[in-house]
Amino acid sequence: MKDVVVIKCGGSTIAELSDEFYKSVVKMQKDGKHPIVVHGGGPAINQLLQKLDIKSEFVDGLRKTTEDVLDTAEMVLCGKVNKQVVTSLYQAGGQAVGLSGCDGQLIEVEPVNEGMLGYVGEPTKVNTNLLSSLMELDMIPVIAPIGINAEGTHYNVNADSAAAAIAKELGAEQLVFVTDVDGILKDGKCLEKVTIEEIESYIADGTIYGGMLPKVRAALSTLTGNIQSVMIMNGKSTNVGKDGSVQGTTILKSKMKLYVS
Ligand SMILES: Nc1ncnc2c1ncn2[C@@H]1O[C@H](COP(=O)(O)OP(=O)(O)O)[C@@H](O)[C@H]1O
Ligand SMILES: CC(=O)N[C@@H](CCC(=O)OP(=O)(O)O)C(=O)O
Repeated sequence: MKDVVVIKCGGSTIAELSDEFYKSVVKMQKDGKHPIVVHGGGPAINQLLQKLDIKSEFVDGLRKTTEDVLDTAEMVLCGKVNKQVVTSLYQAGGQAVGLSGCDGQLIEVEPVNEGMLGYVGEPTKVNTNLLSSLMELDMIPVIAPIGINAEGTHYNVNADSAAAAIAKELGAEQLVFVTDVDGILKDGKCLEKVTIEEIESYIADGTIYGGMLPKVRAALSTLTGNIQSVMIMNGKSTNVGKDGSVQGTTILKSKMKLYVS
């Protein structure tokens, strides 16, 4: 779908996103784009897990999810963070509707590796009709990354992969990851543009690790469709999208695109 911009707001930065940030999302819609916000909430989940004395650990940026961890993640993501984002967009002058991937089978999933990660799901199908209908009503969909399988079991989904699946299935124009760093850093400097090939070498040599791994893997998985480039930017920027003032890392399909885009 033309003009769709999927904006993934990382849990690392969500509490610090400014009014200007939300206003820029609403402005984007008033300028004729269709923004969709997918949010994370890793640090908020950690806080509640700690309070409840429930242990959890990450493997390659994915949280091992037992039943207790799933319940906690779902409470935080769907009950708290999702409604905060909806309210912030409303206060910025927009109309937003909060959903999880379980509502209307928005994000159908299959387990990534049940033995190793428990209830962690990978999106297999997205209810694009539901999103299109909301966007036709000028609503901004705000999506929490909890998925559902054919039997109705809920799964914890990494928010980066949820955003990528939505962007890919809708044929979005742009996918933007908003996080707590300026972009992909190498030797302390933010890389302005990187190609798929370069990313693979940065994963192999350890330049890219931890929470950046699901982000770049999600980015790479989308670069097969409509999307020509994916952006990673800092939540401290007050603008999202292709605006020239936005700083960050742009991930491009290949070196060729450096010269034609
Ligand atoms: N090469 C890299 N450049 C920038 N950040 C990186 C890199 N490799 C790993 N990271 C880590 O990835 C983090 C962002 O991922 P994450 O904490 O999951 O954020 P979010 O909640 O926004 O998804 C950064 O804060 C940083 O610690
Ligand atoms: C499976 C998995 O790792 N799920 C994530 C979901 C939230 C998320 O992705 O939040 P961030 O944007 O802050 O990373 C988690 O439990 O933390």
